[in-house]
Amino acid sequence: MNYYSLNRQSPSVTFEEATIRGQAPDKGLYFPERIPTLSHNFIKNISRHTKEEIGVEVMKPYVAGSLDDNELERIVSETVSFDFPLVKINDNIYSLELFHGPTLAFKDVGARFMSRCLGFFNRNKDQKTTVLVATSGDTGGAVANGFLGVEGVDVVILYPSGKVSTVQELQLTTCGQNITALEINGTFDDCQAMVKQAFADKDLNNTLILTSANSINVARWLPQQLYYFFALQQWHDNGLPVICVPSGNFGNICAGILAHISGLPVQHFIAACNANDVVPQFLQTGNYQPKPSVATISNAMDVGNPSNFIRILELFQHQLPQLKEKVSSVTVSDEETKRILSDVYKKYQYTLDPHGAVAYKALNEYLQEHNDWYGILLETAHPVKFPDVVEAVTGSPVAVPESAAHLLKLEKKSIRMNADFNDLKEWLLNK
Ligand SMILES: Cc1ncc(COP(=O)(O)O)c(C=O)c1O
Ligand SMILES: N[C@@H](CCOP(=O)(O)O)C(=O)O
Repeated sequence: MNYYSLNRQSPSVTFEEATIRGQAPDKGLYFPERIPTLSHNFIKNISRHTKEEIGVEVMKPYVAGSLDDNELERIVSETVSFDFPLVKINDNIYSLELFHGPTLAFKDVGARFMSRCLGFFNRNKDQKTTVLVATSGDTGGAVANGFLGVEGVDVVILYPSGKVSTVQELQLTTCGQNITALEINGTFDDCQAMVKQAFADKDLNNTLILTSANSINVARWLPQQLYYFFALQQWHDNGLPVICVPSGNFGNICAGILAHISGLPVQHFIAACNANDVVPQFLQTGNYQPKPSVATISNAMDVGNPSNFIRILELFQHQLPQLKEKVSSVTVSDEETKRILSDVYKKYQYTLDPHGAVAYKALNEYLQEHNDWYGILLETAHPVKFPDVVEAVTGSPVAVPESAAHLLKLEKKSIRMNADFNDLKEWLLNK
């Protein structure tokens, strides 16, 4: 499979090259030149397949020419080696729990897949690759964990100071070895802009091999399709599901839509946003207006200029009516998020995290207008990552999983930096 740049000013590349580059030289995002179709039989019999078989079947066309079957099988089985349960919350809403991986967030799937691909592609290279990543909370921890100790790769994580939770910060600042955390005096958008500028900088690219582990990188983005198929495996007799995805950078929902175009049966997608409402506004007005992000209690979605929305437009060939038929998007305030967290806990004894609560609110409202439909929300992070909000709202302590308990004893190590690209450049050139 080859990948073209959405800016259409750079040549098409293989999966391997797209993974190594992260972003095309013309600053466009890479996009698959063809969307594979899964067979009707495969979809119909999906519950008879293992997660590993599904992973290989879905990913095989995307990596063709870059990974052989054995390598892909190894990478997929290491990527999906934890549970993805679909849990019933009430009569018509189910939660696809994506927080059973090592860093308790959905990012583990993409980060583990990409780290193993890059490790494989780098196996005979003399020069190290530097992976740059911007995080508003969860990507950083997942990438740190996924890439820890990977030969030939240094990881540099930029995160907004004071705007991530304690567990998120410890996950990305305590690994050591080949992982460095830069604590930026600014927002997630500043971090993302600095990283994107680095990919376009000649001096840096003449000196270092740079790539991204954000969802702009196809090896991080594409495997995020897999858990949509794992949801289908566990979905019985309720008609086509409405799928609601808490959205910030829009990589997750974009992967779901890609899966749908390949054959995953879905009634409708909802992109649930917090106060950062660029996409809900766009779907209402047709005017795409990125704006500075605002801080909310669902911090990992505090994104003012979502990188992947351009890929969603491409999937619908930039046809707004078709897009609006399949995808809607709503904004949910912090007050509503807290109210839903509390209501769901009291009524159904289910503890949502703030991102899942944003999705619950959007899905519940949508289903009230379509009352014979059923829905799945993607529970994208474990509530223990946001104890301040969750415990204050529910009045109950969140049980701490072992992977978070040990973190709380570790000491954060970060390098403070202003949100200035020149500071980042100088640091990278001298590191
Ligand atoms: C917990 C959580 N929910 C939702 C999102 C938003 O996902 P995306 O950026 O793919 O839209 C993120 C961050 O990516 C996250 O960490
Ligand atoms: N919400 C993300 C922001 C970056 O998203 P990505 O999927 O593009 O890496 C985070 O948790 O860091």
